[in-house]
Amino acid sequence: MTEPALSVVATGLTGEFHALGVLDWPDLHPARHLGLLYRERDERVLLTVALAVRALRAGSVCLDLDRVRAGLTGRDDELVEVPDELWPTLPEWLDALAASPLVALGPAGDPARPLRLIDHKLYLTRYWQQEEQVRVTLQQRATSPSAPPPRQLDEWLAELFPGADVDPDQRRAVAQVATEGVTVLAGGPGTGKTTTIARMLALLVRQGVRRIALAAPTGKAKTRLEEAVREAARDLPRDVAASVEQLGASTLHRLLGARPNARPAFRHNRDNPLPHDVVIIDELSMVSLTMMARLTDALAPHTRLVLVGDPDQLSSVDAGAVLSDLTQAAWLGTTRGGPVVRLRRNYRFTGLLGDLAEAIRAGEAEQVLGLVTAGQPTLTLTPPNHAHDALRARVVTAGRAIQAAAVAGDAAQALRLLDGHRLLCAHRHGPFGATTWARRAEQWLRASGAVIGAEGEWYAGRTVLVTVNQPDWGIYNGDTGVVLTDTGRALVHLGGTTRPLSPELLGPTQSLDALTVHKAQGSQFDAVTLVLPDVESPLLTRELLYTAVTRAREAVHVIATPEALRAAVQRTARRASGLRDRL
Ligand SMILES: Nc1ncnc2c1ncn2[C@@H]1O[C@H](COP(=O)(O)OP(=O)(O)OP(=O)(O)O)[C@@H](O)[C@H]1O
Repeated sequence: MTEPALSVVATGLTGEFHALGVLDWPDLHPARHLGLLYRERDERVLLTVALAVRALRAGSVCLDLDRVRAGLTGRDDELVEVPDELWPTLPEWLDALAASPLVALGPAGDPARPLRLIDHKLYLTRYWQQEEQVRVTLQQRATSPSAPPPRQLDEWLAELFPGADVDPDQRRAVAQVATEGVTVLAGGPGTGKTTTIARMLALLVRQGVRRIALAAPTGKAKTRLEEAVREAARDLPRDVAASVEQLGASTLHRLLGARPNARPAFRHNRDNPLPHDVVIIDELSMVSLTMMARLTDALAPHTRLVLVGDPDQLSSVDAGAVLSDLTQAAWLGTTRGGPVVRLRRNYRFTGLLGDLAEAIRAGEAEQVLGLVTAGQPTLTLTPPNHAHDALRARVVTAGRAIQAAAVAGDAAQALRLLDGHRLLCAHRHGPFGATTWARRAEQWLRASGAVIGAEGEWYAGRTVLVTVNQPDWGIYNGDTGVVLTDTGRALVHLGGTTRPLSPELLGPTQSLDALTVHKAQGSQFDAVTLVLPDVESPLLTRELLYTAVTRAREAVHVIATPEALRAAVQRTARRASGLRDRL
């Protein structure tokens, strides 16, 4: 493919990085544009702009000049060695940036300039402002004096945490919500985050707080939160349980009043803050810095904020690693030890799966390998060259059971079976990618005698993943379902909704035959098979492995070489940001 108009840009230093595959056109365009606008010709500055844009596309909020050389990858995600002579030395680089009309220096630098250098980190100004918005809001809340505790606090806590075996961290988190402007509740799956949210809600009801918002970043996570809170409410004292059960959740976009194609893009902002007394956000690991900035911008000074999630999971698709940053920050200036409460005890996984998740989290590669090669049927490791034999039977059994239930017109059973087994991949494309494995799974099913319709056909048993939000229909990106044809026409039954829908309403969908780990975030399955890429792949990280493994309730099957599995445990996906260091 020729890109004539752009060949002009790819000269000099940026051209060299482009030739190596490190910089792509979406990185070079803004660099060239800003260079022309500000009459900046210094190649080192233009390179920095392009690298900063590239860093953003990879999830980092800024470009960390101290670490920029490590782990650079090319267009096919392969590691690229950039020759030393192409890199400016750090002092020379900092001097060039300091002299550039594009760059504001330090927190007080000219806000009109498009880039900002903070220590050795280079930001696009917009992201610097977002990071500051989040930092200042959270720091103010964490350092302002606590509200006086309600007189009956101990009594209420004793009612919500009866018995001798009380989880002290859960109790502390609930108590904190009664008096603090911000609480961060962090814990892995099964550590009781939802249980704790339900108890927080009960305490707030006792306190007479009425305006409570419960939200999650995706439609799927919102539905799950609503269901989980309703279930956890059953264990609450009867008179508060009813109020807690009635609380609906919304997506974060809906809470903030997203208005497509309008200005401002969100109805709630500093000029029109949210009317709530308490705002609780679940699955915070999936929230990008930009959304977090919008949320903090829309908080009234009196609104208490509760942020909940698992900081060891993969971060948001867009730039930022907000929850991970919040849990690693020192929370300077706080006298009460900061707002973070970590839940450590696991109430759901007490067996091998719990051990595996913990070993991954702790970075214990040999222990992880030991667990998956100990001969347990629920934890296995299969080398890629034997993947077909191992996986085929699992895919065919699960797929045929779903189809049998769908053909028999049993939607409830088909939906239950949908979450029986999920094939997860790190990559979207290529030999280790979800699209490749989805095609393979479909071939296996067809060869087994399952009736798979032609491309685009809505046949009974076809599985569906919704990929766009349609709040008016109650349909959200990430919803899953299955097609039934027993009424004489194809209808899609989605989990969590009662009414089957015509396929045309769903917008673009994909099959559930294989998904990326990112797409499976926020869901759980009985068994997970995880296809890991080569040891070289930059997507092979501890966060990815942990997220995939913690999707499983009963069994995890990994398809990888021992070297790739070891590398995944040892490599952490650290995103550059300043939030962690400046809080
Ligand atoms: N303090 C506790 N004592 C006994 N059981 C508990 C306690 N806390 C939670 N549980 C139980 O542990 C299980 C997991 O709890 P919960 O769903 O709240 O965890 P979670 O962190 O929200 O998990 P996930 O992130 O997977 O949704 C539930 O069955 C819950 O009833």
